[in-house]
Amino acid sequence: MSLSVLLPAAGLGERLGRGPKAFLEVGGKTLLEHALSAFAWAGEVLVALPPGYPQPPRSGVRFVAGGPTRQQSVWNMLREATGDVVLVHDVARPFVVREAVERLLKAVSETGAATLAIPVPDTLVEEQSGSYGAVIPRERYRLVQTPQGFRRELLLEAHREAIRLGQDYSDDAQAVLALGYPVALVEGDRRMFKLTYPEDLDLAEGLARTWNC
Ligand SMILES: Nc1ccn([C@@H]2O[C@H](COP(=O)(O)OP(=O)(O)OP(=O)(O)O)[C@@H](O)[C@H]2O)c(=O)n1
Ligand SMILES: C[C@](O)(CO)[C@H](O)COP(=O)(O)O
Repeated sequence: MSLSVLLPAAGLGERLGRGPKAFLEVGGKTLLEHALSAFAWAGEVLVALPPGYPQPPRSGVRFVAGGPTRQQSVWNMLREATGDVVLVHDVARPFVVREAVERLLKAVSETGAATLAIPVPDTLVEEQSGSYGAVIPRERYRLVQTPQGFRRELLLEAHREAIRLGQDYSDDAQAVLALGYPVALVEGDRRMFKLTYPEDLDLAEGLARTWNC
């Protein structure tokens, strides 16, 4: 089973406010470098970058232009991918636990579609006009992470259908689910969090000091 790893890295990092996160340094390496190191073992790696940004020369890595949305960036890479299976991983998640990726790959080999996800660790409440609203039964909910993995033909069909319907999903699993195809949930890892807000930088710098996965 051949594998392509797709690394969407073309976001502009507006919520964090320090420019494209792919080029942000944590622990002395850019988030892009963290991702390329984490998947250095993979046969084929594609990266979607914001247009006009430097493409660090790296053997075995192909760079494509990102799009205006994450889904479009993934589509731009997916069309170039050749693997039987594709893993899609946010470069905004620099810490990749190999055991979690192996769990995901096993699930993809068995089901054709899977994503990492973690339980909700806090009380989950609906916000109502700035006040504490209904409590959501968190036991039934998960926080979705990446990588997500799919048979390439399935993800191609899902993206084509999303384009046809004019749908823009925040992750690839939703596009596959929209085809009526189930997506397995696989135990992720809280350390694989997505840098999204400024305070996430402190968390990432702290984790980087002891990171050896
Ligand atoms: N047009 C886009 C938007 C996002 N991404 C990538 O998708 C992942 C998750 O997106 P997010 O965390 O939202 O990154 P940004 O879009 O940069 O963040 P923001 O929404 O705060 O601008 C990131 O690795 C980001 O680089 C992408 O490749 N192309
Ligand atoms: C793909 C993702 O990381 C799964 O949780 C998430 O949907 C990305 O959302 P963002 O708003 O593009 O960061």
